[in-house]
Parts: sequence; C-alpha cells; structure tokens
Amino acid sequence: MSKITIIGSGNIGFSLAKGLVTSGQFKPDDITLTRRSIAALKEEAGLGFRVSDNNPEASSDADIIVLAILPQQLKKVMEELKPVVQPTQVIVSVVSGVSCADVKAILGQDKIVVRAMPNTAIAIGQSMTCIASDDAPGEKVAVVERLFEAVGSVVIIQEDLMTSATALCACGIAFFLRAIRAASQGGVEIGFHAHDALKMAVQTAKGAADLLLQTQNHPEGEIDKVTSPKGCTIAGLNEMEHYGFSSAFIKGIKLSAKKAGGLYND
Ligand SMILES: NC(=O)C1=CN([C@@H]2O[C@H](COP(=O)(O)OP(=O)(O)OC[C@H]3O[C@@H](n4cnc5c(N)ncnc54)[C@H](OP(=O)(O)O)[C@@H]3O)[C@@H](O)[C@H]2O)C=CC1
Ligand SMILES: O=C(O)[C@@H]1CCC=N1
Repeated sequence: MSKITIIGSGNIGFSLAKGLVTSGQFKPDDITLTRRSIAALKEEAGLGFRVSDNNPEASSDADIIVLAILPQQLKKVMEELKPVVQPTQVIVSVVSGVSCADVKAILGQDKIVVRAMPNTAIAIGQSMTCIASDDAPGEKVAVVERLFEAVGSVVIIQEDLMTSATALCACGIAFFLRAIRAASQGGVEIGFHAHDALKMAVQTAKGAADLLLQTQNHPEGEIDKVTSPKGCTIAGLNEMEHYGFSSAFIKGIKLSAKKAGGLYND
C-alpha cells in the first residue's frame, strides 16, 4: 500500500482523502493531511488520518504528494518542499492554473509531476477527474490514473486543456448544483414544500445524468422524447432559452476557464 501526503486539507484535499478511504484503496493511516495549524485538523485526526503542520516532514516518506493548496499559496509551499522532494516520488498537483513546468521550475526538472483536476464528488467516488502530464505517458501517470479511477471517472487530456477541464468539471459541479437549486425553487413556487421540491429536483437530475451515461444518447435525443407536440415541456424549455439558459451556462463556463488560467499570478 502506498503512502500519500495531501498538502492542504481544505475542501478538495479532504474530499480526496475521504474518497480514497471509502474506495478501500487507502486506510486513513496511509494518508497524511497538512494545514498550517494542527488545531484545524482535529476532525481529520479524529477519523484516523495522520495530520501535520510541517509540509517537508509530512512529505519526506510519501510515495505520492498531492498539492491541494490555493494557487496563490503554492510558491511558498514548493520552496518549503524543494529540499525534501525526491525524483522517485510522484507529485500530483490539483492546483488550478499552474502548469507542470511551473511546478518543475521550483521543485526541479528531474521531478515527476502530474496534474489532476477532480471535483468535490470525489468524496463519494463520483468525481470527473482530468489528468495531464508534460512527460511521455508512463508508469507514473498510470499510477495517478489508477488512483483517481478508484474515486470516479478519469479522462487523460493534453495539458493545454487543463484550465478548460477546471471550468467544465471542477467548477461544473457547482453549476449543476445551482441548476438543481433553481429547479427546487421553481418547485416551491408551483406548490411543493422546499424539502420535497429539492428531493424531486435531485432525483430528476440524477435520472437525466444516468439516462445519458447508460444509453450514451445525445441530450437532445432524450429531450425530444419529453417534448410532446404543443405540450408543456417545450413551452417551458423555450421560455428558459428566451431568458438565455444555454447561453448563460456557456458564458459562465467560458469565464471560469479564463479565470482558472490566471490564478497562479493573481
Ligand atoms: N474546491 C474544489 O472543488 C477544487 C479545487 N481545486 C484546486 O485545489 C486547490 C485547493 O482548493 P480548495 O480546496 O477549494 O481550497 P481550500 O482553501 O478549501 O483549501 C486549501 C487548504 O490549504 C491549506 N493551506 C494553506 N496554506 C498551507 C500551507 N502553507 N501548508 C499546508 N496547508 C496549507 C488551508 O488550510 P489553512 O489555511 O488552515 O492552512 C486549506 O485547508 C486550489 O488550487 C484549487 O484551484 C481543484 C479542483 C476542485
Ligand atoms: O473555484 C476555484 O477556483 C476552484 C478551482 C476549481 C474549483 N474550485
């Protein structure tokens, strides 16, 4: 069993840790989580994870080091790690807008760096994770691929598409969550209590996603099956489009991708 150290046990770092344990791939004891203060790691320690406020010490014997701090916090952390990181260790960066070359520029050209862009559904093994490396595909990328396959789906992409993957998949989960929230609010307006409306919206969204996953059909093909002629679905859909539904989604994704690319030097 490998040892993994997650530098920055915040929203995505801790979600990854939880997902890896739930998958059975790691025991809490195999995972070290760091933050700047040990007191902030009380919940994690209570679950059996190793915790540390000392990044170099926590990383020295890890097989895999995951960088999960904010882009603006990364340079300082990499300077701390530089003296201890070895070419045998795999460095996985989930940090948005920071290239493998940026990481190697500080940690050293001989280091193995793989970028991964998961989303928070990783905590329940349902992430969509994109992976990229500037090295030729090899055993180390395969190690990272297997790591993330245990906690969701994986697509290997070219590194220059990583900021696009950030917007579509990592930010994307928030966009779909907001869409579900909006549907539930609509449900309340037409007569349901909030709790029931949310449950109905969530299961309807899950059904839509599963339909596409299981049939591999195009969304418009499935939409055509719902829109009875002169019916209420097409009336609602067209009203949403008149108010810019698809356009708003596309514009949001484009702006997120633009922003994701510039976070390192923000
Ligand atoms: N949230 C998401 O869904 C996703 C985020 N990402 C990327 O992951 C990274 C983290 O994002 P997110 O989890 O949202 O951010 P958070 O702020 O939730 O997590 C960052 C964590 O890093 C810790 N931290 C900060 N400085 C240090 C340090 N010097 N040493 C150790 N730990 C430190 C913080 O804790 P403390 O302040 O207590 O030290 C905090 O817990 C970002 O680069 C983001 O782009 C990628 C995909 C999805
Ligand atoms: O909002 C952010 O910047 C991070 C990156 C992707 C998801 N959360």
